[in-house]
Amino acid sequence: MTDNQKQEYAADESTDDPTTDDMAIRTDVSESVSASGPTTSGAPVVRAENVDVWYNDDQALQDISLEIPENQVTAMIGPSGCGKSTFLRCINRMNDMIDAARVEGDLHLRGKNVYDDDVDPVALRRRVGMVFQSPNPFPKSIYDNVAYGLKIQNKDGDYDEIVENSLKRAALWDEVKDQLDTSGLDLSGGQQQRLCIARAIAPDPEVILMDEPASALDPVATSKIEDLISELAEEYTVVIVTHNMQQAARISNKTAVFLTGGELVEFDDTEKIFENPDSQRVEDYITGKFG
Ligand SMILES: Nc1ncnc2c1ncn2[C@@H]1O[C@H](COP(=O)(O)OP(=O)(O)OP(=O)(O)O)[C@@H](O)[C@H]1O
Repeated sequence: MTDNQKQEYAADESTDDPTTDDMAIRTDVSESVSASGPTTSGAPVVRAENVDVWYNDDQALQDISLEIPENQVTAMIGPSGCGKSTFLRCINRMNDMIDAARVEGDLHLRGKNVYDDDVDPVALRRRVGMVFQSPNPFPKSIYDNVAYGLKIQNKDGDYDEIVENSLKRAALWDEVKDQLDTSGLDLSGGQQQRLCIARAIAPDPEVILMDEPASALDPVATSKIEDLISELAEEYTVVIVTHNMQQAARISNKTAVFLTGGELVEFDDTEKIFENPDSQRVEDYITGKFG
């Protein structure tokens, strides 16, 4: 199993025994969703307030505050090592799995701080799905890859229908509908990544995090993933880390520019960032003067 597959398995492994009383006092973030009422499109779904992250004594993110709007694509760009992936992993608490990592500050999902003691990270990750850089299907059939999250959650429902709908939403159904029993590993790289997207959306998350989802793909497969991301934003809030500035400009509504040292230098509408940024450092970065 690759590191990515292990990460995905580990992220889903429940730390709770649902039969214990302890479960009763744990808060599924979804409960706070309904408690906070419906949100309108464009309202912030994720709100970071003064987030700092350290790996041992090295600070990777400094005082990050930003609001990620609903049903839009928000891109995180910046040079290598500036903390983009670290920030993404704050949102679904994947940094919890890195021993050296320490997160301070508040990270709200629809008004609930995901770092509160009563939040179960496994429940959180059902609300906040993730797609990694390299496609990482499990060594299972296409069907079982998509149904995986439903099965481990013992979710009720018509699995056949959910698998079909998820594959349709991931723009893969037509290519695989006659081979659902074959291994996900037999698909092309681009198909594998769309399978991973189908797996991420099957449990019906609210937010989908994507860490350079097209960087391992050829231009045709990349273009399909980009079209898909724009479509997904009609139903989900998408946050994408990308090294590719043209990609950020093409598909995102909002762009956050991180620079070396883990500083969020500018966060604004994508058009503004690329056409008329406030900061000279951002201008220099997007015009290729460094990075
Ligand atoms: N597991 C880890 N342990 C220790 N340090 C880490 C770990 N992960 C990241 N870092 C450090 O934190 C900083 C930010 O890394 P991160 O991967 O978040 O940046 P990034 O902007 O996503 O980089 P890239 O674009 O190269 O993927 C870097 O200095 C990196 O070396």
